[in-house]
Amino acid sequence: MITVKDLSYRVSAALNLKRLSFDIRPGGITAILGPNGAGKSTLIKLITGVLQADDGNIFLNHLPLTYWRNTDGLAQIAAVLHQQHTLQLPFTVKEIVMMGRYPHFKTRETEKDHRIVEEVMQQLGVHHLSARNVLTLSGGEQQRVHLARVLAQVSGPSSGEPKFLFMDEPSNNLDIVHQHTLLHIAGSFARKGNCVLVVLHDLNLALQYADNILLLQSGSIKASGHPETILSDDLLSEVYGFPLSIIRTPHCRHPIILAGLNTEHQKQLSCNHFKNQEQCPILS
Ligand SMILES: Nc1ncnc2c1ncn2[C@@H]1O[C@H](COP(=O)(O)OP(=O)(O)OP(=O)(O)O)[C@@H](O)[C@H]1O
Repeated sequence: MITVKDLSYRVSAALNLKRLSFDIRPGGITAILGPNGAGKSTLIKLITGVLQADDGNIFLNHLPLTYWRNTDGLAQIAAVLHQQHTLQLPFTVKEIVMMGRYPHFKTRETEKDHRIVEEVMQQLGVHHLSARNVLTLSGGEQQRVHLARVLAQVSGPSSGEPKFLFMDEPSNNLDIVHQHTLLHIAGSFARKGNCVLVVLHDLNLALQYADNILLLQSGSIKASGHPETILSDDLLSEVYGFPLSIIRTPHCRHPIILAGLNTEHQKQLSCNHFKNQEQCPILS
């Protein structure tokens, strides 16, 4: 459980995060959405203790972040994937993924650590690269290695308390298959009773996988809740400053967001497969 109460942080003269309050319950994926510069990464950095708030409180599993800062325990239950990977040294893929296990052993990795590392490398499709120098990998392959590292960190038996996975634009550089694989893995992790907080730019991925949305605009929460309940054409178009339309088709369990076209035209496009357009549920 993550509880944020009246969180304030002055980023610059141009941007303040002002008295943000919200809860993130375990069991689902919460996606932070919003345009460039809205404050999404800043919010993740505040919740993970990289930045210190000017005011307000953050609680992880009902304990204040200041408590967690003074213990070694946080790294055993929380992992963070930042937007940029600062580690630019010629480690092998397996060595990088094993770094996720460092908080869990004292001097030497155990059989369990090796097993977890092997498992997550399989899940993220980087097992065949395990002996490769990470700096020789493509952008998407490197991203998958770092995703495997953070998953390795939060894998393993649970104490019963929720664990936390924070990811800032994890789908960067990933092809479409790996984007969906990643969010599928994140969803499974969340459904085991854990919290996943993820910054996403792809609104369609958010609609498909997020159980909860925090929509940020200029440092404020413009809307929060279940995506299908809170998102509308008008809200998205206003927040992003671009015409965006939410389209529902009978072929898809979740709505689809289309950008830049006239709304009526977009609806028409999605109904074209009906011989008799009056049958189209969108136009009716
Ligand atoms: N240390 C800093 N000094 C000055 N401005 C900053 C600093 N850190 C962030 N900013 C500014 O604050 C704003 C919010 O940054 P942040 O990285 O949180 O945005 P974001 O919503 O994650 O954006 P993006 O979608 O582009 O990743 C940006 O305009 C950024 O330039």
